Amino acid sequence: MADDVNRVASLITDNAEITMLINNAGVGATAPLLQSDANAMSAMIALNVEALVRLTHAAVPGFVARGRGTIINIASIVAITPERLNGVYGGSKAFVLAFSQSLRQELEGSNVHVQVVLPGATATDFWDAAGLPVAYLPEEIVMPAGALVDAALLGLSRKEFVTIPSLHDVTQWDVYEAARQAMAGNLSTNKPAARYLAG
Ligand SMILES: NC(=O)C1=CN([C@@H]2O[C@H](COP(=O)(O)OP(=O)(O)OC[C@H]3O[C@@H](n4cnc5c(N)ncnc54)[C@H](OP(=O)(O)O)[C@@H]3O)[C@@H](O)[C@H]2O)C=CC1
Ligand SMILES: CC(=O)[C@H](N)C(=O)O
Repeated sequence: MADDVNRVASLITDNAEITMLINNAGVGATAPLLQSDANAMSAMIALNVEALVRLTHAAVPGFVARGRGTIINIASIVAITPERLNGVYGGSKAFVLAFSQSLRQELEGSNVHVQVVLPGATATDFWDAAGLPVAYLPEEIVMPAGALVDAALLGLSRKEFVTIPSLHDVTQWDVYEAARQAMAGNLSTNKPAARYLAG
C-alpha cells in the first residue's frame, strides 16, 4: 500500500488544480483486540492513520501557497467513544480528530479550511468488512449514507470544523470542547499536583 499512497501523494503535489482533499478511505473492526489479527490491525493503522497523514502532508503546502484549499477528514464518533468498537479502530479515529485539531490551528489565517466529520453508524459496506453486518444493528442508530453525506456537506458549507451529523444537541459537544480548552492551560506545571506530593 505504501507505493500506492506515494503515487497518490505525488499526483496531489504535482497538480495545482486540486483544491480539496477528502480523507475518506478507512477500515474498521468490531472484534476486541485480543481476538484480532495483528497484521489486520497494522493494516488498519496504515490506511486510517499513515495514508491520511501522508496525503495531507502532500496537499497542504500547495493549498497554503495558493491561499485556498479544503481538507475533509472522515473520523468517527469512536474518536471520542473508543470503548464502542475495536480499540485500534477507535484509536485510529482519535488520531484523526487530534491531527485535525492541530492542523486547524496550524493553518489558521491561511484560508485553508479543515473539517473533521464524526459519523455514527452509517449504512455502508464498512460493517460487512468490519465483521458485523449492519442489519444486526438497531435501526434507530444507523444513518443512511446519503443523509450522512448531505449533513457533512451542509456542515462544510457553514465552515464548521467539527461535524457530528447524529448529535442532535450540539451544546453537548460545545460543553465537552469548552471543558477541554479550560483544562488545556493546567496540564503542564513545574511540580506535581498536591495529590501526588508525599506526606
Ligand atoms: N460506515 C460507518 O458506520 C462509519 C464509517 N466511518 C468511516 O467512513 C469512512 C468511509 O467508510 P464507509 O464508506 O462507511 O465504508 P466502505 O467500506 O463502504 O468504504 C471504505 C472506503 O475505503 C476504501 N478503502 C478500503 N481499503 C482501502 C485500501 N487498502 N486502500 C485504499 N482505499 C481503501 C474503499 O475503497 P474501494 O471501494 O476502492 O475498496 C472505500 O472507498 C471510513 O474512514 C470509515 O472509518 C466512520 C464512522 C461510521
Ligand atoms: C461509530 C460507528 O458505528 C462506525 N461504524 C464507525 O466507523 O465509527
